[in-house]
Amino acid sequence: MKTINKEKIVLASGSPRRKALMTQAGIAFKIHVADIDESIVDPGTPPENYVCLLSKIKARAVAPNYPDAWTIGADTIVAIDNTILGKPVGHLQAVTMLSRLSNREHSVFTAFTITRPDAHDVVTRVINTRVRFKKLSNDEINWYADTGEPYDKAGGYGIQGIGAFLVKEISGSYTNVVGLPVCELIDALASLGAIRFKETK
Ligand SMILES: Cc1cn([C@H]2C[C@H](O)[C@@H](COP(=O)(O)OP(=O)(O)OP(=O)(O)O)O2)c(=O)[nH]c1=O
Repeated sequence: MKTINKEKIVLASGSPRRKALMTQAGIAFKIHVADIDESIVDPGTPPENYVCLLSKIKARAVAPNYPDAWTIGADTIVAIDNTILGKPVGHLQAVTMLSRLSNREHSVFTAFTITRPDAHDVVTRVINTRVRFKKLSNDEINWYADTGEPYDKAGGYGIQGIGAFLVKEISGSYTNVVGLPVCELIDALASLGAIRFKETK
């Protein structure tokens, strides 16, 4: 596959969705999962600051291992009524989250940080996508929670999977909901000189 790298890139993430989106975008990269405790950030932090902070922490945890590469860290959350919804633990939490999102609009915030060990946080960006759920019946909620899909996903759903049936409307970046805003990420990597669209001889 044709790639657009000019320099080495490391993805500090264990998310299979982020891996798939980066591959789809034609970026060559290595994965090094950031081994961090996400609970170090206060869940009462405003949602945009929360994701920015976690994306920085993930990128910073991995970058020192790769002096000659750009390291990308990212974080995704769902926010409704200024409350952060992370990944549900167990059926009851999944059902509670999905019930809260039913028939309403919420924000999905993804932040990414691109850094190198010889620089401070070079770029941090946060993107907000507005998503409206249809009105869900209890049967639909329970059935979906039982598919197992909600449990490793912010807000308890996956728009790219079975969870597509929950979403009535979306305004903004689709890939941002899945875990990485590809358009903005590519722009940021290009402006740092990490990728290029022109062949160099
Ligand atoms: C809302 C939504 C989230 N998600 C996923 C994207 C992220 O993988 C996950 C949010 O958890 P994150 O903590 O952002 O990421 P992660 O734990 O999966 O991976 P890492 O910290 O190693 O980078 O939710 C979907 O896949 N689809 C969706 O529709």
